[in-house]
Amino acid sequence: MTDTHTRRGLSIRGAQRRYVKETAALAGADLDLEPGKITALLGPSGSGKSTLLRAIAGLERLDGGEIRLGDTVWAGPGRHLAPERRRVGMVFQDYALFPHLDALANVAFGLKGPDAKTIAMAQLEAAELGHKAKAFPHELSGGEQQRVALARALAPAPAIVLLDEPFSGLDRRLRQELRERTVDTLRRAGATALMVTHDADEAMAVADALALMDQGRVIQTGTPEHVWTHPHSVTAARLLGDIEVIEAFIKAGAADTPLGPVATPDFKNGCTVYVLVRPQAIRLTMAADGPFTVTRRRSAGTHLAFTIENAEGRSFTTHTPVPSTLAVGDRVDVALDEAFVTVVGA
Ligand SMILES: Nc1ncnc2c1ncn2[C@@H]1O[C@H](COP(=O)(O)OP(=O)(O)OP(=O)(O)O)[C@@H](O)[C@H]1O
Repeated sequence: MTDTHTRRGLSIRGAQRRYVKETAALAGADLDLEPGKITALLGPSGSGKSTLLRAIAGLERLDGGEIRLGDTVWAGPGRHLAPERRRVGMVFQDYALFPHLDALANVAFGLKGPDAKTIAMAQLEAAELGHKAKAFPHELSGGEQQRVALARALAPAPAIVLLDEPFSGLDRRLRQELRERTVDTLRRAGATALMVTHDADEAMAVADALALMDQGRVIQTGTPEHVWTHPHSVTAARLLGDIEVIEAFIKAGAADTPLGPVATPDFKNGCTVYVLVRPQAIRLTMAADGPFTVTRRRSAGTHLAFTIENAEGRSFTTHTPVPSTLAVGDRVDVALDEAFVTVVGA
């Protein structure tokens, strides 16, 4: 299938969409999808993720901006390419299978020509569902329905595959299994994919690239590692998991924080900044005269979560690898691993 995929990237510039006058669902969104890569789109509820997917698919008209695949303009001033001409495969949250068609007919639905059934069967077999070809959606489990939906999306060798929360509604174990299987299928197909998720861990686990969305704009893109360790803003940092936000004043080239000074070469003395500290950044060592006291110790599977508090009542949560001998009441010193610390303008 890889050969038939269009190896061109999708480019979105300044996409705007306003359903009602007062608020823009898309307020000038920019995004590039690299060919053959999986991009996860993460953002709070109402930030415009589904609208962006629908605009790419052509189900929503843009009020401004442009969407193009390579040199072909899909949407732009005076142009709106019909959805069926965009070669987009979609997998929705509810799978949207046709209830009156069996699995094979569902996968063959968008295919034309004499080979339709053969291609559809090959997709079903790739999904290890060849034996369920004659089953109707109500005879399939949730996970199987999702796999049929993915097979249907991939069957016409689409230029772009869009997945809107494809694993919600499944339990944790199945979700993880299906996630791995989906990523594997997309990679084998060489698909260029954009996957909406609410789940930061899921986004980081599946994606080659992350796109963070807020208030109708893409606020940051990059590899999961880079975005996680170098968020551009407090909003971006919070979208990817727990973070301490410390407002701090810069003096002598460093932000003065309760966890110690943090070098700030990009900011001038006298500025106020936000120092963003992941819980993994805070290293604890037992010290009888240390400035913090452990007030809580909680096991979180792969790590221990300690809450520490100083004399001013300022508390922080840390993630410490297991095992640790620290206990509630112990006095500790802190050091910061700057790999997990970012400074952004306030
Ligand atoms: N058909 C519609 N008519 C009016 N407003 C809409 C319509 N669809 C979406 N909106 C509004 O547009 C904004 C963006 O919605 P969208 O569904 O794109 O967000 P989302 O990021 O996908 O949210 P969620 O994560 O909750 O699915 C929201 O404020 C929403 O209320």
